[in-house]
This record gives sequence, structure tokens and C-alpha cells, in this order.
Amino acid sequence: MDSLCKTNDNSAAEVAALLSPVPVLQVQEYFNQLITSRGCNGIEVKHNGSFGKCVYANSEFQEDELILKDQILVGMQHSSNKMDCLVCSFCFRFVGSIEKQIGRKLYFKNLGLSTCCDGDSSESGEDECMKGNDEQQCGGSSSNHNLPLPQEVVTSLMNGEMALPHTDKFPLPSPLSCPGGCQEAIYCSGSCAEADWESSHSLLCTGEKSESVSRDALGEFIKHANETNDIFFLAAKVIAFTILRYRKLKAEHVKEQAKQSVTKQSLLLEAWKPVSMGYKNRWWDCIALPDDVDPSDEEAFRMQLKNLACSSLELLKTAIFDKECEALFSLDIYGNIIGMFELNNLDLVVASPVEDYFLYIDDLPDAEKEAAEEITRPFLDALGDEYSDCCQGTAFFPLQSCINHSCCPNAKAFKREEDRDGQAVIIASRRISKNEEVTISYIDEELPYKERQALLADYGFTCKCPKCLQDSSVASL
Ligand SMILES: C[S@@+](CC[C@H](N)C(=O)[O-])C[C@H]1O[C@@H](n2cnc3c(N)ncnc32)[C@H](O)[C@@H]1O
Repeated sequence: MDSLCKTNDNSAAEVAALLSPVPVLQVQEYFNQLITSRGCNGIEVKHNGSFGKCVYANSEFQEDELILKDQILVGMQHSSNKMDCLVCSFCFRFVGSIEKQIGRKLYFKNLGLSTCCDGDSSESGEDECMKGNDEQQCGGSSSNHNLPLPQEVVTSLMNGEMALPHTDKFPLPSPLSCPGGCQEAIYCSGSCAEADWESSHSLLCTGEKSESVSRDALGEFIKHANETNDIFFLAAKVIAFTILRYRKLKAEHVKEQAKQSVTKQSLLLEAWKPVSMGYKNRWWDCIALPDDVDPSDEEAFRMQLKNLACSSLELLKTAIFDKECEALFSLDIYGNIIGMFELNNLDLVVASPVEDYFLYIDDLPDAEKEAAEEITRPFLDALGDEYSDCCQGTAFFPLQSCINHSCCPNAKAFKREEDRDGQAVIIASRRISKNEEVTISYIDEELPYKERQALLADYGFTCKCPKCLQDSSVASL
């Protein structure tokens, strides 16, 4: 396949080093440290000959017990979800107030811009979207009323001029604007703003304090990602994260006046280490052929993806290029980063406090409920089914991404009442014995055998779990 993007010969060796498999012992050491720092001591990451990395239970877990809570390495809210939920750009906690959340959503809905949950469960991480097992629907709004409210009512709700009853029971942090001056990022706290700035945002901010090479080019890059595939934005975060880590490691090295000299390549490899642990393959090679593409057009389809990634990378390069980290801007690296998100089951989901609020109103004693609903009902009716929309995105969770799939899993990604940010939470769905492998289902395991296998083809494997072995033998009879 010929492509528009060419890797500079100077960085070809560095690219190869960045993409070469990490020695098993180093992987083990990295995850041991990560597990200790996360405080999830009941598990271990080990290599298994055929499946690569696997997570094993170090101790017994009972049903519903927490197995691990994993922090995001890089994550983003889907651009289509930004109008539905106002969340911290770093930890993805809801911010503002219940009034602001509802007002904003209705404002965009009135403008015809809000997309809301469109039933595409592949983006929504269904399990996590429902808090607990509570599928309760709010009384009153029998969904689909969708009666629009006058824009001035919506604006006063959004601006905080109008207060709804009982919202003081659901306080949310005040939103802080981006310290770099862009309009895109907001935060729930100074520490999140600072952590995001240091992690990747200082290079990807379009505000006046941006440390990018060209803010205009950055704007072009973001526009392209929004129009094509917002996963490019996540890939850019990985590159920005690695550049900033490289600069920090280099500065520390200089400050310590280290006697031992280190090469630029070893610093870059160290900066890249958290990403190197992720399971990767090139995006255009690993993605399963969509049903609507004829197999005879497969090569053209894959070339199209490669060229799309190439256009995105060229824009990113103009925006944030760093000569010392040139290898990160190779198409191979970019394709592998995007492939890493494709191959890992990494939905980011945070349940909405607006849903909790309406359920709370619904549960009030009759007299109080009637008084409250007189005010809240028009808002619930205007929101319709979308009153419970959760924050949705994609993220890379280093530990969760080591968990393999099974159609009869012993664990699940599941947010509890207290899990109010973007961290991944894995809970035992049955008793797990010591030394047993921890597995989750990447798909809806209740689907028929053929549909399950078709969906798992996107992850590049055929499932041979006990349920699949049994189903396949029945299917072949
Ligand atoms: C999220 S990663 C899981 C961790 C992975 N084993 C690793 O080494 O990083 C997903 C990848 O693991 C492999 N995998 C996960 N579950 C599997 C299964 N049941 N059978 C075969 N391969 C599996 C596939 O290659 C898949 O694309």
C-alpha cells in the first residue's frame, strides 16, 4: 500500500524501537508498580502464551466485590456528547448545577444541535450507563413528550436565574475555565486543571497561553477530527502526553546533573512507557471490514483509513511538532495509537446527576412530589427520554486494558452509586477464586453465537470460551 505520509529515515530506527515488544519482565515490573499505586492488591498482571497480558486474582473475590478501580491515562468525551453533559475535561465529573445541566441540554436541543443517546450501544457502554441495577424510569415523563420550552425559560435556567426545587441535594462543583484561555476545556477543580495542563492540554489548548507551535493549525486539526473521527483527538493526546513527559524527564535529568549520560532515545522510550504497555496494532490493518464494504473493496477501504490518518497527522504535526520527539509523528506510531483504542474495550461512562434528581423527585412523599412536579414536569417533558443521558467518551485505562474477554465472564465494568467520575470500575459478577483469570465481556454476551463472533472480530480474535465452544458445537450439528 502506498500512502501520502512518509516516515523520515532519521526516525525510522526510533519508531521501530518505540513499537518493539516490551520485555515480559519490564511489563511485569510496570504493572506491579501500577497495582501498588492504585491499591488494588487482589490482582496481578501476568503473561499467558496465547492471549498476551492477562489479569489474575491474587485472592478470592465475592460476588459484587470491587476488583479494581483504574485511572484514565488519556481520555475524552465524545464531541457528540458535549452538548448533552457538561463535565470536567480531566476527570469527567459533572460540573455546574442541575439547572445548568438541564438548561444547557434544552438550549442545544431547541437549536436542534443536541444529539443525545441515539441508541448506539457500541459507544455507550450500556452496563455502566445504568447505575446499579436500577432501570427505574421517572414517573411523569412517559418519555417522548419532548415538548419544547420557550428559549427565555431555558436561558434563565442555564444562567442560574431560575432555581428548581430540591437541587441543593445534588451539589456539583463550579466549573473553572481553562488556564490557557481556550473555550473548550473546563474543570471541576484547580488540581484537575493543573493535571490536565501538565499531562497534555498545554500543547493542545487553543487559548492564548497555548504552548503549541501553531494555534491555527491546532484549530484545523480539531476541525478535521470533529468532521471525520474524534479518535484522532485522543491519539493527539497520547502524542502530547509523551512529548510533555519527555521534556519533564529531560529537565529532571539536567537538573540532577546526572553523571550517567542518557540518550535522547532512552528518554523518549521512558516517556512512551505507559503507552508501550497497551495492546496495539495499526488501525487500518486491524479494523474489521464493515458489513457495507464489499470484500473486493477491502484494500481501497484500508487505504482510505490510512490516508485519513495521514491527513490528520499532517495537521497535528504543523500544530505541535517537536524535533526531539520526531519519531512520535510517524504514521506507523499514529496508526498504532489509534489501533490501541480500537482493540481495547475502553468506554468512558459517567452517570448523570440529572437522572438522580428526577428519580429523587419521583420518590418524594405525595404532597411534596406534587408541589415539586408542578415546576419540574415541563422540564422533564421537554427532555423526554434524554433526561438520563450519561457522559460518554473513550479512554485508555492501563489496568482495565489488560483484562481479556469471555462470553461467560466473572467480572463486569460497573459504576456504583459513589463512582462519579471517569475512572473504570471492575466488579466481580460471581465468586472468583484465587489464581483464576479475571475476564469481562467486551460485547453483549447474551447475543447469539454468530453475532458475538462478528462483534469480536473488531477486536481481532475468535472467542473460544466454554460458552462459545458449546455454542459452536451446537451450531455445527
Ligand atoms: C484489551 S486487550 C486485553 C489484553 C491483552 N491480552 C494484552 O496483551 O494487552 C484485547 C486483546 O486481547 C486479546 N484477547 C482478549 N480476549 C481474548 C480471548 N478471549 N481470546 C483471544 N484473544 C483475546 C485480543 O488480541 C484482543 O484484541
